[in-house]
Amino acid sequence: MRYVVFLQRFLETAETHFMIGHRVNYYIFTDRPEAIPNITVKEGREIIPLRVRNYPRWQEISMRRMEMINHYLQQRFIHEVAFLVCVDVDMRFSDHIGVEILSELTGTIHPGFFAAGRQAFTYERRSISEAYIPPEEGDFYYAGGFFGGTVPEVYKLTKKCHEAIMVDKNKSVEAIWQEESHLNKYFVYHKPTKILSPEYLWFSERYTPHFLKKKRFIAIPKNSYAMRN
Ligand SMILES: CC(=O)N[C@H]1[C@@H](OP(=O)(O)OP(=O)(O)OC[C@H]2O[C@@H](n3ccc(=O)[nH]c3=O)[C@H](O)[C@@H]2O)O[C@H](CO)[C@H](O)[C@@H]1O
Ligand SMILES: [Mn+2]
Repeated sequence: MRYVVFLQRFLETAETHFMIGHRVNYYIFTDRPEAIPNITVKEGREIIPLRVRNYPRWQEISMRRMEMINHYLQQRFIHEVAFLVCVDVDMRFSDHIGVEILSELTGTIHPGFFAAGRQAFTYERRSISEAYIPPEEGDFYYAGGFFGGTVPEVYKLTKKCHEAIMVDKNKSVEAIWQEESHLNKYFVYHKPTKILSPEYLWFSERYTPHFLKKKRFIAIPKNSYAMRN
């Protein structure tokens, strides 16, 4: 509900950096379509509000995105687009992001784990959860905030993740990093055909390691407690 405050900057910077020269539909899941800022977008681009229900906990809102995406895939995305790019809204674009990211199935390395070894990945380690990944498996730790692919591939991904989340829910289990944990599980057994570097999802304005030449999409610092409660 409160996250509508991020939309203006998200959309304005996307109009400067995201898929310039291509057709883009911005599908915005919100319980407050009337609060979406009125922004003029370039030709061939469109802002499309999609009403969803609210949930009391931020964790559930974040996780339910798998269900929302899957639902609207069948309802309309399948008729309207070839590729989907699914991202967090508390972000801004700050350098070129174009068709180089498109692939059957695209994942993004989480900026906190690009240099980490497998044992440090924060995969779900409790075997009671559907998101469980055994210690000797997994290639990368992927971010929940940036994935995509063709319509059929994202359909399969979101269906599988949502079903796994519901199985957990029936056991009163919630994976350690919500749908990010389920996404990581999915990618162990359905390898992405393209993996984006942390240039495509960075977490800090200030910190720039020497090897990072560009920051294309950056998280906005937020007071998590105030935003989420
Ligand atoms: C950059 C990145 O990889 N972020 C992931 C990270 O958390 P973050 O700390 O980035 O999570 P977050 O607070 O941004 O929530 C994820 C997203 O859910 C949406 N939202 C959330 C709460 C709300 O009240 N309203 C709303 O619209 C919104 O699009 C938001 O960007 O871990 C989460 C699960 O724990 C998700 O996997 C996020 O994708
Ligand atoms: Mn976020």
